Amino acid sequence: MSRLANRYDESDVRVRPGRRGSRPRTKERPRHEDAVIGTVVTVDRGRYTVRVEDHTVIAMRARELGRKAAVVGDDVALVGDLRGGPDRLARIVRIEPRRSVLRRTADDTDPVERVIVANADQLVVVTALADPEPRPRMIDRCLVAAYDAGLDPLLVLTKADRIDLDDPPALLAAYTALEVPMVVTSFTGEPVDGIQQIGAVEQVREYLSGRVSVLVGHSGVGKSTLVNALVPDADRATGHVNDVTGRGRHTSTSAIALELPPDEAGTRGWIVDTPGVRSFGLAHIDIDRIVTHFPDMAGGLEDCPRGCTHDDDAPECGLDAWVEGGHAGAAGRARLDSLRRLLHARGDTSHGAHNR
Ligand SMILES: Nc1nc2c(ncn2[C@@H]2O[C@H](COP(=O)(O)OP(=O)(O)OP(=O)(O)O)[C@@H](O)[C@H]2O)c(=O)[nH]1
Ligand SMILES: [Zn+2]
Repeated sequence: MSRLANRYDESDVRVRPGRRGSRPRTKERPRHEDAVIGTVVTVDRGRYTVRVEDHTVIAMRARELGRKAAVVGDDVALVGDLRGGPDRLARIVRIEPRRSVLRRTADDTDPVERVIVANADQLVVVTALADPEPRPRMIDRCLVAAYDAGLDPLLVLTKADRIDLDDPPALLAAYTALEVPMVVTSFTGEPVDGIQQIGAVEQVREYLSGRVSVLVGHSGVGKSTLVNALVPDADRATGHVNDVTGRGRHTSTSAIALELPPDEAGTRGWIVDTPGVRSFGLAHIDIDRIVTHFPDMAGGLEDCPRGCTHDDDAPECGLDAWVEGGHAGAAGRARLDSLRRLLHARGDTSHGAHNR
């Protein structure tokens, strides 16, 4: 974070050499004083759709950005034609320091782990309770990515109407031990004005209020259904963005940020949909960063040998004795198991692991 901030500082002070070298530097320094700040809502082949107050501007990168690229969620400084529309291009002259970064994993089509969303606060993992079957390993990988990026995780479990709630899946207990907040949704009744009514959607809305939340989930879990219930004109909004760029819908696999309607207090939030993102890059993740999300285990770490992986097969790991001694409370054993599962998710780079 601070490293990023430093990089921005350097480029901000890089002033074009004046023709008259004696010109005081301070006069030249505040370049682009007139720049306005907007938020990138989607990116399509080098064209950035940027929300500036209540309107949308299309922009491209200014040369002075060098190799830096903005991503969805970035706050950017814009100059040029800010009126919006297909033939009116603004230029992005600066990317503001990022509060958080979420990376997607490298895959067959792209060998590089890339930042997909900047400045998010929350990662919403959408999983169906049935049809398709939940994939606990995918959920675990998402949680690790959230913890590492400093985002709060939220689990939204859809299609509760498709299972017998008297016999809930073991999955629910596993995440209860982790203390991951959870909302269970289901269809309730018939659509109203073409919008499917979803039980507990208000509860989801509360978690989203005033924050930037990234939605992830496999195909068919009900992500679009949820987005449509939360942002009634989502279809129009996504269509609109592409009208502006002059490109058809469904051509872009970029993430897209949608503003939520205001809640009763007038507070808005953003959701970022991430079509085509199947998993997150975990290769760079540090074990210690995951463990810090388990403060109840902290005391046990003191008895771990240097470089302990805290794994099941790390015989010297101090966490077992810590938990057996009751220091992590009644849920200690379950939480240690969960921690180990997450550490395992991080290490599991076997082919297709994120699909299971
Ligand atoms: N019974 C039931 N069906 C649901 C629920 N939520 C979504 N569905 C259905 O599940 C199917 C998939 O939902 P979508 O919202 O299209 O799923 P998605 O995750 O956006 O999938 P992609 O569009 O493939 O990415 C649709 O037929 C929905 O009507 C639910 O809570 N209960
Ligand atoms: Zn250990």
